[in-house]
Amino acid sequence: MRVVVYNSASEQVLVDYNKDSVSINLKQIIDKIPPNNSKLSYLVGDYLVNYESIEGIIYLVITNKDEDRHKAFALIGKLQRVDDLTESTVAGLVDTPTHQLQQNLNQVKQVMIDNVDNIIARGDRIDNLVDRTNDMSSQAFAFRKRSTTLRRQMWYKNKRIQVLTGFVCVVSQCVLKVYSTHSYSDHGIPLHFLFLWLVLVAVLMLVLLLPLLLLLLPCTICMTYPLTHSSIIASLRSPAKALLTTTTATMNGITCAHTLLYSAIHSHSPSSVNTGSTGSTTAFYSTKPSQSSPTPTKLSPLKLHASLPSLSPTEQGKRLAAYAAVDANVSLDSRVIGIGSGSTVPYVIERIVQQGEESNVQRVFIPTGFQSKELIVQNGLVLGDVDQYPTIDVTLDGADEVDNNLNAVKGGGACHLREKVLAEAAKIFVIVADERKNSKLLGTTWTQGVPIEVAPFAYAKVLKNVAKLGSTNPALRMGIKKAGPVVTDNGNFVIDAPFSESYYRDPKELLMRIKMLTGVVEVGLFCGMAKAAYFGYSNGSVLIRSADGTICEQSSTHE
Ligand SMILES: O=C(CO)[C@H](O)[C@H](O)COP(=O)(O)O
Repeated sequence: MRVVVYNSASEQVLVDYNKDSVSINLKQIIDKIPPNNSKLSYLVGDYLVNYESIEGIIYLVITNKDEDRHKAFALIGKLQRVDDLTESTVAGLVDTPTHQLQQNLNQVKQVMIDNVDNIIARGDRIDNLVDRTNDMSSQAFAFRKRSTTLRRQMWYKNKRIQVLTGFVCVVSQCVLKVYSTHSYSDHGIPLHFLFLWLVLVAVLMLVLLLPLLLLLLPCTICMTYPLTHSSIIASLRSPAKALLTTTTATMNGITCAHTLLYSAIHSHSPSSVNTGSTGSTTAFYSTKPSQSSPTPTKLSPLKLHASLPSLSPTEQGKRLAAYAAVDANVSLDSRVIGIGSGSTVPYVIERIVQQGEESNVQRVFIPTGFQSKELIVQNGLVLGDVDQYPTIDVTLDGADEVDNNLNAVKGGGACHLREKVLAEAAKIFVIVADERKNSKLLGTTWTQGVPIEVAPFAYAKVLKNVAKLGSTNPALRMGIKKAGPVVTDNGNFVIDAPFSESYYRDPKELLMRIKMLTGVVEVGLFCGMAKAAYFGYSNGSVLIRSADGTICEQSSTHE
């Protein structure tokens, strides 16, 4: 608030209190005030100018535009009653204890209003939370109820089958015992009663086993068409197992029948699998599911040039895997070939080059990074890129670890973004690796974690979020012989996120959860992508695990 007292006769400012608080052109205001007695309030910008002109003396009280004008005129009234007007007397009038008290009260009032607003807003949020919690708890309750009902139904179903089967067994055994230990005439039980009973048993068994028999149908189809073994097993396992569990507790004969059926489901049904685009079709036998020890089918030996330099056992394994994979999957028809990254891939190129210039002159090779690009160029092969060739005939790549279901961890060389693009673009994607990479479960031998390519500015956030997902000690991958982090061929950073065993039991779920994190560019989990994985062993053999569940073994000979 600025207070001015002006003598228009002598054109003198008598008092200008609190001058700096209001910046306004005083002269312009005074010039506009008429010479006669007057009283008015008007707005000048953000200020409210209140004045009263009495007998040539002008009293001006300039306040913020929101201030009450009555207060200003009350002050002007007080000013008129003071004989000796100076800045200090004006100050005394303006800052009276009541005035200060009023100001303090206004402040307290404002703080209280703000607090009440905050409490109301917080109350809203708490209400929302309470609503959401209520929703969740009612959903959980409904879910629990549904699962209890389902469990009960399953239990009754199982019990019914068990009781029925048990009853049939007991009566059958009694009947058989009676007929085997006593002669027909002793008991006088007519023979057709035994016959009727046996028919009844047969019907009951048929009813019990019908679902199982129906499930056998896909197996028959499997013998005609090369369906994936694992998918059939998956569809059969649970119902077959349920029926088996209930009936095993009964009599030997029935158990035997079930065992026969069980082995029929899982048994070696001959199927035909194309081992590569060479067109050569090898007769395979589907092996049992991975938990039982499979007996691999033997393939004809891999032929190596006698002049090849001898290598360390691991390098020998890499070479064998690469050679076997190329022989089976890279044919004359393979015109666009994806080349992966890592230390196994040079052997892939080596074998491709051995196929001869006539074959390679017609081909284009797509690299997954700097290393593979160099390899392609150095070997005089034609270089292409995936944007020119979005469909690739076959991509061959290494891996850091591969599980029984051909899920792989990749990205040890930080190339997994391009590697995944090329794997996905390929009609056939095969993995080549030495024996160390062959694992039952991911995370067993490759313990440094899932490689995650991230946008550099988001790395700290992703680190926090993968830890929240359950990763133990995720870390930014640092360069060796370079200060700072590893930078990928795409200009990104890499995080290595280790997870405990349970996460690797469902790598696809893990992949999806990591991929959903903002800032993640690509995840080094390749799930359900490979058609086959070739593992080279130091003993000179190659183990070939195919996506359809077949396992083959190939030895090697030097020509
Ligand atoms: O994923 C990779 C690079 O990102 C490699 O294929 C993987 O690291 C395997 O390398 P190597 O053949 O040297 O064991």
